Amino acid sequence: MEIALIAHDGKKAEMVNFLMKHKEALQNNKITFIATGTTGKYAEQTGLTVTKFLSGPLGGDAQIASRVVEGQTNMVFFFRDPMGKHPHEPDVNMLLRLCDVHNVPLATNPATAEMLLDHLK
Ligand SMILES: O=C(CO)COP(=O)(O)O
Repeated sequence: MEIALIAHDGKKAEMVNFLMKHKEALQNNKITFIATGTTGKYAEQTGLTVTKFLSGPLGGDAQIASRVVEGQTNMVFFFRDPMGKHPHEPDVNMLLRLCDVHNVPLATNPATAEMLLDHLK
């Protein structure tokens, strides 16, 4: 089970809190993590092992979208900042769209991510 972790800057603290809160459930040898570059660095600070791709604005969302399309990523936790503007908005929308195209579970906030995690337990 590969889970992608992505958080916009305004949501990185929420991502770290989420990962810390659920560390026990997430440190499961059946789960591997990938992330966009900066989110991945934060996630590693919680003790998780994470494969990092490029930062979002440099194409990290697109790299993760490609893994969704290829069936390698099974779940996406993408804590979007609905208040922010992002230069790579087209990439963000592409990733969200492709999760729906390929029926890949996508959590855009911690409450939904918790429900998905409960399902994995
Ligand atoms: O911009 C992002 C998602 O669109 C996140 O990228 P970073 O994790 O590199 O900040």
